[in-house]
Amino acid sequence: MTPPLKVAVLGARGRMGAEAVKAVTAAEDMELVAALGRGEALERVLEAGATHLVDLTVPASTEANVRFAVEHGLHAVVGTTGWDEDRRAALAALLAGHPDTGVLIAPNFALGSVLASAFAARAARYFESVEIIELHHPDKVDAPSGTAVRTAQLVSAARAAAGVPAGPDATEHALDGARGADVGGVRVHSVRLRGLVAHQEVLLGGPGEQLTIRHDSYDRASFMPGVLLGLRSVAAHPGLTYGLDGYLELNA
Ligand SMILES: NC(=O)c1ccc[n+]([C@@H]2O[C@H](COP(=O)([O-])OP(=O)(O)OC[C@H]3O[C@@H](n4cnc5c(N)ncnc54)[C@H](O)[C@@H]3O)[C@@H](O)[C@H]2O)c1
Ligand SMILES: O=C(O)C1=N[C@H](C(=O)O)CCC1
Repeated sequence: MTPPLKVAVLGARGRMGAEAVKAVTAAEDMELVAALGRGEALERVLEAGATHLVDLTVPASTEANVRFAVEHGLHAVVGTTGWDEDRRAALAALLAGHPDTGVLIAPNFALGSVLASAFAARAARYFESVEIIELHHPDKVDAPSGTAVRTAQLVSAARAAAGVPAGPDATEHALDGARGADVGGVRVHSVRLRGLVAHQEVLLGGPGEQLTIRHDSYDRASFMPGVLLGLRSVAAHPGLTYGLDGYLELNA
């Protein structure tokens, strides 16, 4: 029988981390060997014999945590936001010196969200205008969401590859922020509202029609199949994978 994956969860007392602790504990092919909160020494992960690390912390901590994992030969599955292009490039350079180690950075672990972003990218070349509205709980510390940034990047790349220009916009007078953030030429609008968990709409507009691609996470349980899939797959994918779509055959 294959021995269970030895998993450490960082951010274990947070909203996502607590859910991940439950999911890993319930998985028959995994053993939770460490569950660390803020201020607890990372060395405990090594003492516990972890082979896999899940990072669900905060943008300020995640880079150091993941670098520690890679430097000690642990595979890492990362859901924390804040992994911009510079951080990902630095991590990829570190991984080049650790060719057997895998890291997955997944802006969103919900399979429906990953599909929604992929569908939006496929549709984007056919519409004049594309804008994104992301809606989250008001305790979220970053905006726009990592998912919205990733979706905008996919949409932007698909439009560029198809030679589609940025959408028309005659705005000459606007209050700061009224048109949202510009992510690769795609406008992203962030809503923070009590009662929400994680939601996103991609609005695609053409003459006389609109296509809306919406995904809703009503519960953090929605993210757990993706976390477990990441843990089961990461060792077979050395180097850096950005987006859970890297482990899925979306074009099959
Ligand atoms: N990829 C996804 O599918 C997905 C889904 C939900 C949330 N997220 C992201 O995951 C992150 C966590 O979200 P959350 O809602 O659970 O936040 P949260 O604030 O509830 O939890 C973060 C926890 O990490 C702890 N922490 C901070 N630094 C730490 C460190 N160095 N070591 C260990 N613990 C540390 C904090 O004390 C806190 O308990 C955010 O960046 C969020 O955007 C990603
Ligand atoms: O609740 C959060 O925080 C979430 N963060 C991720 C993001 O920024 O996209 C994923 C969705 C939930």
